[in-house]
Amino acid sequence: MTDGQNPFSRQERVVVIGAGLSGSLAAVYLARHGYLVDVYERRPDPRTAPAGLGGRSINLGLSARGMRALDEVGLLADVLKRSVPMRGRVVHSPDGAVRFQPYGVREHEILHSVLRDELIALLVDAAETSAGVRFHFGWRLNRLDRDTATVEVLSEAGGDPVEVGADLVVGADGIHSVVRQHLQRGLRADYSQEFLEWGYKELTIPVGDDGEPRVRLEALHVWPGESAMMVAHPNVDGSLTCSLFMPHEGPVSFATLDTPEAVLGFFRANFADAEELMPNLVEEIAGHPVGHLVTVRTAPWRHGDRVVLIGDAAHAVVPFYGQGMNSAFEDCLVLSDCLARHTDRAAALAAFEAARKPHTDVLADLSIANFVDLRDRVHKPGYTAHAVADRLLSRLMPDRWTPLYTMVAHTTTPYADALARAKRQDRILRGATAAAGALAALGAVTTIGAALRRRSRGR
Ligand SMILES: Cc1cc2nc3c(=O)[nH]c(=O)nc-3n(C[C@H](O)[C@H](O)[C@H](O)COP(=O)(O)OP(=O)(O)OC[C@H]3O[C@@H](n4cnc5c(N)ncnc54)[C@H](O)[C@@H]3O)c2cc1C
Ligand SMILES: NC(=O)C1=CN([C@@H]2O[C@H](COP(=O)(O)OP(=O)(O)OC[C@H]3O[C@@H](n4cnc5c(N)ncnc54)[C@H](OP(=O)(O)O)[C@@H]3O)[C@@H](O)[C@H]2O)C=CC1
Ligand SMILES: Nc1ccccc1C(=O)C[C@H](N)C(=O)O
Repeated sequence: MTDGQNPFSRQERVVVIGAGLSGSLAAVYLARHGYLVDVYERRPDPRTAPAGLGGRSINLGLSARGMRALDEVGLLADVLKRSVPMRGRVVHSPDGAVRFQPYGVREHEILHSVLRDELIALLVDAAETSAGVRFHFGWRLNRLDRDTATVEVLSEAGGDPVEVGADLVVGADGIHSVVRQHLQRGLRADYSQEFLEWGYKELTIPVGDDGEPRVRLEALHVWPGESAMMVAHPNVDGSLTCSLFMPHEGPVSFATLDTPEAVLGFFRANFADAEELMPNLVEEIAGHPVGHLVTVRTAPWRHGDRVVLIGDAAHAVVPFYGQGMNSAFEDCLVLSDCLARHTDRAAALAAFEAARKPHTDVLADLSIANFVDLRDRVHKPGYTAHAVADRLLSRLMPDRWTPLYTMVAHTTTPYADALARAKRQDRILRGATAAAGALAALGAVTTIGAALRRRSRGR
């Protein structure tokens, strides 16, 4: 954006809480609006801290929405250089069959696997080289005065709290957002937090002894299953990071994987071909934490012209559609557009929430639905037949037919609009299937009738 277009060249100050995925990218966007930006992050600097801090959600699938938001600020090419393309899913069925399901019908309709820490480091670097952006690592938000946009931050190294005044506070502090708590305290705010009964643990498929990947690299591997499922994202070094999903408690659960025999027995029974790919399985199951899977729906996301929430702080979704980060990046782009369109910042923040919330609520539902699909359906004939019909129609009528997965992952069609269109398409497909069935039945009745007539004539 040029200074001529910039409605905020008054050097107003923004405090961003959280230098995760959304906070770091938001800093890049806000600097372009001429704001002075201070980002407070409770964790150490990702560029110097050991990789994988926190031990969870190591790599992520980047798709169209995230790519567009990165491209807008010139960062996409750098990110793609550090990613592995995922052209489809490789489904490892319980019966031993391994099948490839492409993610789209066009060359660009793919996902890109990228390491979370590397991506954040790249974004922090990019933000820091923007004029007016400073990062403060090892500082956590303690309190927020939402009316004055004053924050109180505490150093993780100890010492007294420090007060920092701003014109705007952006809450990019993730699923357990402290900004959100202070923003909504005492208001008639809506808040719901839904935990899945399943959790997840991250495991690895290391590079083979010959230095080559142990499985096809350019894909997301999925081991479906009703009592447990696993996915694996590829890494640039040829290894893959697996997320094992299963119930926290119960007869088949993380609670029962408590001896090496139990772990190996469980893998042999559920993911027969995975055991040999995972030489560190037993140690990793014992040593890695179990993460929770949560959906957060909430409102409001903003307070006057002073505070706004973005990313998981505003709308956390379970990871099964691979859209949490992508929608968080899309937030940065839409917020930036709203700030450019409205000189009154309160109106800009209201427009941002109105533009996003109906769609991220739908994303929450879509993400749970994709959990059920990946767990129970992707390896079954009904699902594959529907996917093949969907792709075929999309090839035949590219302007009039777009599969739901394509709209969600490979376009920036707002999530609720994508779902509404997919429902219309599904009605047509079901109608056509019923008509084809009726025609086939009519044909069968005619054939049977003719046969019966021939038989009664003694032929
Ligand atoms: C297993 C798994 C797989 C996933 N896969 C995908 C995927 O393939 N594609 C996809 O798009 N999304 C995926 N996601 C979702 C994605 O990780 C999140 O949506 C994304 O991290 C949200 O970004 P954020 O910036 O809003 O929050 P975060 O990335 O969580 O960042 C929040 C930051 O705020 C900091 N913070 C928190 N509290 C404070 C405080 N009080 N003071 C200062 N700093 C604070 C935190 O330390 C953190 O750095 C996945 C998630 C999981 C769990
Ligand atoms: N939607 C989903 O299902 C999930 C999404 N994610 C996303 O990925 C991001 C990164 O994941 P990860 O690094 O594992 O971070 P997490 O958010 O899972 O955990 C990091 C820290 O959050 C704090 N925390 C955990 N549970 C609670 C709670 N119930 N209430 C308050 N604070 C809590 C703890 O901090 P302390 O040590 O200070 O207590 C913990 O160390 C998350 O922030 C989230 O945005 C992650 C997991 C699931
Ligand atoms: N990121 C994830 C994390 C965990 C489980 C699935 C994913 C996916 O992205 C699945 C992908 N969208 C798929 O439909 O094949």
